[in-house]
Amino acid sequence: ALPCCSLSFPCSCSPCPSGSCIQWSWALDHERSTWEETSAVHIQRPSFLIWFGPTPRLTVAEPELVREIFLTRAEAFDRYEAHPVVRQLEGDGLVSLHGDKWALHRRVLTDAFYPDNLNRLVPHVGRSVAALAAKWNAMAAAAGNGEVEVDVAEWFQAVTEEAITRVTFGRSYDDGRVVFAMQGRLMAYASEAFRKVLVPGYRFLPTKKNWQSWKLGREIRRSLTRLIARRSGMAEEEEEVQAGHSGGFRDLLGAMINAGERKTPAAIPVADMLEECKTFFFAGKQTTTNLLVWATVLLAMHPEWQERARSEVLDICGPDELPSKEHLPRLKTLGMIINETLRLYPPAVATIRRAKTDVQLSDGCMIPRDTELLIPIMAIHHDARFWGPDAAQFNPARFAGGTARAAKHPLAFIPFGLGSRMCIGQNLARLEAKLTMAILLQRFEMKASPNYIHAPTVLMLLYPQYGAPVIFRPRSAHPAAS
Ligand code: HEM
Repeated sequence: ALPCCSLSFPCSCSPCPSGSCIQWSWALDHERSTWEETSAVHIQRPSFLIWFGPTPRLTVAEPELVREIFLTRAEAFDRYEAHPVVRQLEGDGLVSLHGDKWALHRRVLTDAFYPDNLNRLVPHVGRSVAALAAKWNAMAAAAGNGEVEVDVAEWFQAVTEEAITRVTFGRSYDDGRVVFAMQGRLMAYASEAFRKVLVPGYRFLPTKKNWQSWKLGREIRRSLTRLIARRSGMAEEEEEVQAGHSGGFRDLLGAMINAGERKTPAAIPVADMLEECKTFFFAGKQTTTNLLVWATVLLAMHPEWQERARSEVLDICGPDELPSKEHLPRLKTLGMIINETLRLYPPAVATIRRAKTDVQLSDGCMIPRDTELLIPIMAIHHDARFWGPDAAQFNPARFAGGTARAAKHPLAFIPFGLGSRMCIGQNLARLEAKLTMAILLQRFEMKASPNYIHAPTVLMLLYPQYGAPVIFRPRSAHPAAS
């Protein structure tokens, strides 16, 4: 028998003592929420059905049990098997791999995510944010009132796509860009199929959209195969010269190509490299876009924190210099704001594990083999037992002493998961977020738009359902504004 509440969904108690079930079921009943109801999330029907399918699924909302599952009993649990439509979207890469194959890929790919390597991306990401800022500046100058309203949910896509393309393809950036542009179109088709998941077999029907997506899939495969063949065929010296051109950045494709001994068959076959590229595009682009979106919306809504963050940025980076890799670790207030954004609006609202065997948890609860455990990241992040009575409020100051001391339990903050399967891209996401926000704060004042409707929605990730319009006014002190 499974105990109620911390380990069951839906909870049969009313009201739910852990609060997590209330949150999730509440979300199903309401169309919109007000700004104050920050914990409200709308779960759309298809994702609801996928998540609560025939497999027994329990919700674990207790950090102590989460610690046990992620850290001390990690070997007894595995990442769950995603729905085939989700798999098609996310690729058959690191996120969905298991066992030895996962371990090999994780080992090979981890190197690219060390801070010393990622720091080489700072000038590239900085330039793409500055280009975006220049466009908004021009739009504001053209408008009569000197300000511009943009939907940041759309505009930030360019910044995150550029970053993930550089991380994946490095020196083959231009070819990679073409491949990822096709991947973006393919994902748009696939997410449409995801919405229609209720129609069984829909994705196999020869509809116009399906034909187009099959054709795109073939083109992506062809282009990537050509690109990999070209890179694999490069002499070692030639590779080094090329690496020098890209500032010595170690990219994911290069790491996979060089995983085996040179001149012997690669340890990672081409088909698997293709799947990894797909996975990184999926896992790295929209998650980070959503983080940028929520951080901007929150700063627009909280002018006092915006001002504090801006004065820190101006002190450390100056008014017009692009922030450097040395500046970023010193932007403490911005770091706190990013953590508080990840707490209130974690782009990945939950993660799932599947029990490989029957497992007895330390609180006496027996988890039968094949049970799926849903870790409701968002619900834990909003639980007043760990975060206090202001759990639903935006208060970056709670992170002043670091992430482990922000809540009453050190593991109540898990936006990137935990343990061996923790997000591999978290350093990259944090770097992009800090850099982007710092550049925007240098150049603009941000205001909430009257057109913004606060309606966080889950469609795999946590989105603003009606977009995220924000008003940007170029700062008169900034040279670009004149
Ligand atoms: C704000 C941005 C991001 C958030 C909130 C996020 C969140 C997560 C979460 C919750 C997990 C599951 C962890 C677990 O189950 O323990 C995960 C896994 C993963 N993430 Fe991220 N992620 C972000 C950005 C990125 C980026 C930029 C990349 C790639 C460049 C990336 C690649 C991955 C991969 C490959 C995995 C699977 C790791 C494995 O199973 O070994 N993520 N992420």
